Amino acid sequence: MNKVAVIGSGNVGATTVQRLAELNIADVVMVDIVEGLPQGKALDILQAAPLMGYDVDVTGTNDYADIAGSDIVVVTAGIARKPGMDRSDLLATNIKITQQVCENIQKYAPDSIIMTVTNPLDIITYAALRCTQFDRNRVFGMSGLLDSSRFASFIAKEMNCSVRDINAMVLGGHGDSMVPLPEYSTVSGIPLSRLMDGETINRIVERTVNAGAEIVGHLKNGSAFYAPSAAITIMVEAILNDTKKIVPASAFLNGEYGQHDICLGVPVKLGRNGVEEIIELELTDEETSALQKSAETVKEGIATIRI
Ligand SMILES: NC(=O)c1ccc[n+]([C@@H]2O[C@H](COP(=O)([O-])OP(=O)(O)OC[C@H]3O[C@@H](n4cnc5c(N)ncnc54)[C@H](O)[C@@H]3O)[C@@H](O)[C@H]2O)c1
Ligand SMILES: O=C(O)C[C@H](O)C(=O)O
Repeated sequence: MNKVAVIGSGNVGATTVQRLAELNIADVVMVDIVEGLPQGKALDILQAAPLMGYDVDVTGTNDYADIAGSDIVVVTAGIARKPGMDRSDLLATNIKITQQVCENIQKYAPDSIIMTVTNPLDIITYAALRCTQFDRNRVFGMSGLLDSSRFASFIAKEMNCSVRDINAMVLGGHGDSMVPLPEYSTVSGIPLSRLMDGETINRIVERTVNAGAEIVGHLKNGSAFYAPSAAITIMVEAILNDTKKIVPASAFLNGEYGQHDICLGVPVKLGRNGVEEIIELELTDEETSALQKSAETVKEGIATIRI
């Protein structure tokens, strides 16, 4: 049986565990530093198994030794932002947590694939890579798939059409500088630019960039977790089932897109070995300069961390 460890049993972590259990593809262990929290939530999810029809094992623990043998470790441990905060405001706290988490992954699950979720996503992914010294195919971050799903959901609302017909693509850092790509976003294969005017596209792009903050503004005391956990689950499934699915994710770049020594959102092919390929898209000058700007913002953050 496959095994997935989810670090952090807060909103994103616990919802991810529920979604993974319902997918019935791996035993899941949930880890948190708060005593009783992962144990209680895991038991609750396990007791839904007879109703929902899954028969994987779901456990909760405060002991990192229990992640041993995990194929994938999903890292959601860390604080979430509140209204008025940027994701980058979380860096000082979350970098320390990430370091502790990564030391434990290195110790107990040295052969695993790490999917980071904790914000600020691209800097945390870079830190996880440096801290574990794993090969770059085994450490990447979830963000672009979430941002693309948001973009797709807004396109569907605007067009009054099925979300199933939409393929949307968002690259760059998971922050205000993210780069939604209308030219690579289609409805039944038709580029967005043939279906709506520039003003409408700009409005949807703007809403996509601010989608995380829009939810934080409503919730007041935390950030999104239903769509994030859905994106994590799709990516875990792609790896465990070796589907070679192409999704945007934060990957370490070694010359791709003209970028070096950075984790940034780009299209990747996911399979049993993690990031099996980075897909280089042909971009317009405008898109290239937006991606460059986004990379500079991420690099500024990376320059402030000590790992
Ligand atoms: N990448 C994305 O697209 C994306 C999407 C949503 C949320 N996030 C980020 O994910 C993180 C978690 O969000 P959330 O809503 O689940 O927060 P949350 O506060 O609900 O849960 C975080 C959990 O992490 C735990 N934790 C803290 N330190 C730990 C450690 N050393 N080991 C294990 N567990 C530890 C906390 O006890 C808490 O239960 C935040 O940083 C948030 O910004 C990222
Ligand atoms: O917005 C946040 O802080 C959480 C997450 O990055 C999101 O996009 O929902």
